[in-house]
Amino acid sequence: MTDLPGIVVTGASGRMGQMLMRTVLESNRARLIGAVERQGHDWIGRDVGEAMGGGAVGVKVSDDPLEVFARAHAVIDFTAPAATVEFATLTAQARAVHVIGTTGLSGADLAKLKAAARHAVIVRAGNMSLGVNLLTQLTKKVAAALDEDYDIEVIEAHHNQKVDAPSGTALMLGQAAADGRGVSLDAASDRGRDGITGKRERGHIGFSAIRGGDIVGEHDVMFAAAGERIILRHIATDRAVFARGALKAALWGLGRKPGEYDMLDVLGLTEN
Ligand SMILES: NC(=O)C1=CN([C@@H]2O[C@H](COP(=O)(O)OP(=O)(O)OC[C@H]3O[C@@H](n4cnc5c(N)ncnc54)[C@H](OP(=O)(O)O)[C@@H]3O)[C@@H](O)[C@H]2O)C=CC1
Ligand SMILES: O=C(O)C1=N[C@H](C(=O)O)C[C@H](O)C1
Repeated sequence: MTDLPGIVVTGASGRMGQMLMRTVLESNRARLIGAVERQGHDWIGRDVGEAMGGGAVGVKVSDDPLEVFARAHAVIDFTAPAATVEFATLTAQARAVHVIGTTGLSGADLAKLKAAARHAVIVRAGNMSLGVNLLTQLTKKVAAALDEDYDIEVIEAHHNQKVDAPSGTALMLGQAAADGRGVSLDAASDRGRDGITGKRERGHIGFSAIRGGDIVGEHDVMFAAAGERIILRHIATDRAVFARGALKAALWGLGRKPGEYDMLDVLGLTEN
């Protein structure tokens, strides 16, 4: 058991942090060796199993990421942009694999991750589920097959605690549609319509976000033309799909060359 890869989970008390720790604890392919929360959090120093309301598992929550990362093979990080950028530097110093699920990262944040990936393996995706990653490939194919008579709209729905929009998944799907069409997403994207917006521009890729209740994550890519609509849809009903993907990514990353990877690499869905 002790020679299994050691995994650290950051943002331990979060919705995904708890799901990730349970997934690692239940796995026979990895072991949980650490959990990180920010300084002053009331979980610091507590056993993670007890903090989650169960029995002790022998892993205490720490507020010292550098010390914990130094003992890890991989760090799984679903937190917030500022934390993820800081953890990328520390993970690279520790030469551990950094699996990043955090969304809402800015261009400047992404540049810092790129710098960290010169020394470490980073696997990052706005959605770690098999289903969504497959959907990006389908979206790209459908977008490539249709012309601009088909208006592309990405519609996402999430729980009322989500802080970023559009979701990371919506942006992945929008990027896939733009790639399929051979256009720049930055130039084509249409976000946040409100008021007298004018008519929809031909060729634009629109984004809409719904927030409510406990919705785990739902994404539609709509191709709307005169007389018909095609809708590609993914519905996540359990955060376990993201956690399973993240653990798979952590194990896949072990022994890889430093660089930035995504779930298409992990799942073998990249095109030749
Ligand atoms: N890629 C994927 O497949 C998925 C990605 N996500 C993304 O994962 C992220 C987390 O989601 P979720 O678990 O729902 O969010 P939560 O708010 O439930 O959890 C976030 C955790 O990160 C911690 N955190 C936030 N900022 C910092 C900081 N600066 N330093 C240290 N810790 C920090 C929070 O601590 P505190 O409470 O003290 O702020 C909390 O424990 C989001 O970006 C979300 O979009 C979610 C699901 C799937
Ligand atoms: O915040 C969430 O909950 C989710 N975030 C990711 C995103 O931004 O797409 C993935 C999933 O949809 C859940």
